[in-house]
Amino acid sequence: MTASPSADHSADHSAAQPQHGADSEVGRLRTVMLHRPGNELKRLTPRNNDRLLFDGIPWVARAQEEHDAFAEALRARDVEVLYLTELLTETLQDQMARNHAVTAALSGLHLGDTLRSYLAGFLHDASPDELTSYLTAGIRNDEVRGGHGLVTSLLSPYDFLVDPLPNLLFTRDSSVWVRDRVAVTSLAMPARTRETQLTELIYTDHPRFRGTRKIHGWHSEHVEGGDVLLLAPGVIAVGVGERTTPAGVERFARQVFHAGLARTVLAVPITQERATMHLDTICTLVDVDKVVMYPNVADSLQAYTVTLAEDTDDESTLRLEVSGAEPFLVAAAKAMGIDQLHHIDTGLDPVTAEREQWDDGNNTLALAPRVAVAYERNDETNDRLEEAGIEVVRIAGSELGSGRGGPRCMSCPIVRDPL
Ligand SMILES: NC(=[NH2+])NCCC[C@H](N)C(=O)O
Repeated sequence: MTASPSADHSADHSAAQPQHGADSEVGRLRTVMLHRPGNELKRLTPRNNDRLLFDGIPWVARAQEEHDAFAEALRARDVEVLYLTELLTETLQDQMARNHAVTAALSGLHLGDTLRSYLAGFLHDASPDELTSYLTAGIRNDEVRGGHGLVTSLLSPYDFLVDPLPNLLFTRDSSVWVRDRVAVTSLAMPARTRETQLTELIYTDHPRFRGTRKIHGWHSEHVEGGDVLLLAPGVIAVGVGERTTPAGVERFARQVFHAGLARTVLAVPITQERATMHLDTICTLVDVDKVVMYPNVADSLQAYTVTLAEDTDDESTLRLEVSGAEPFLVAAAKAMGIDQLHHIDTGLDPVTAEREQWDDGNNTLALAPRVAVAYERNDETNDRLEEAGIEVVRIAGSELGSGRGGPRCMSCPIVRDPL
């Protein structure tokens, strides 16, 4: 079954914004959403960094410099850079959006009625700018002046009433555009679940995105953007491991088939561990038919090919066809309709490969076919990419990398030229 726009079953066509969207990993990048690291990173301590998914305590000022240089490198190539917090502040000008934001942020069961109602008043009185900062950097118990009662007394002064979101830096994970739709994802780790409240709000209420049709959503089975690779128009690979669940990829496949956004989804099992938390930590596209891949898994990575066997009106009753597992590169080439998906052999010995994978050497952001942003520290991987004819835009990431994410993780493409 071939995907076609006519398979689109959603109601509202009038307000769609066809200028937003992406159908590949490598079409010329026009607009991207980033998050400049801010005060949320200052919340990290040796006691909470594991829970908050950072492997160290970043030097925040330096992380900001590195991030500014990243944004500048993109702008220098005519990429429009949008900042998540600016979009959020603009969104929060709207009263309904503010109400949603406040209610969602205070929905946790750790607050209790007294504190919740105090914080609701406090957040409602905040300016859009201040509210953005509370929603991203969180609120600690010792920072509230009112609402004192049983809960505030029993919590430690350093407990968070609203958790900080240090992983907002990785805008890749909390939303992903598939053609002209945006999938608000469903994040698996408790430290990150609130991020999608913010992306959902932006895509629903920001004037620039109003009318954008959405798929998936934070209430659905877990799928994270770092696991989603748009291999070619109509062909999507989804990693299944520590974050995206088997049920998550099934839900995602149903939705993209139902909306006519893809004809093939490859479900790619990846090792469930920190170093490979997303598919894009081991494999990214640098050209229409070339990937850079962690050599230690290149030969063993498998994929299940999922297609639509029978269409129905109801997404949940579509019949899916699932092939047996095949080598990933073989299944991908078949689905993409090309002879071979070339794997740039970085030729690294297993130990160097492991070191550079940990530092996100395989996590490149393509700006166009054969042009990719990469962390400068991964010299050996970058040299091999250049030998293979890829222009590598090197950026510093000594501090940015402490959260385990590279250029691809730190960017959410909103507009790419169609391939
Ligand atoms: N797309 C990615 N690889 N994102 C990296 C996310 C890193 C983040 N600290 C986490 O553990 O969730």
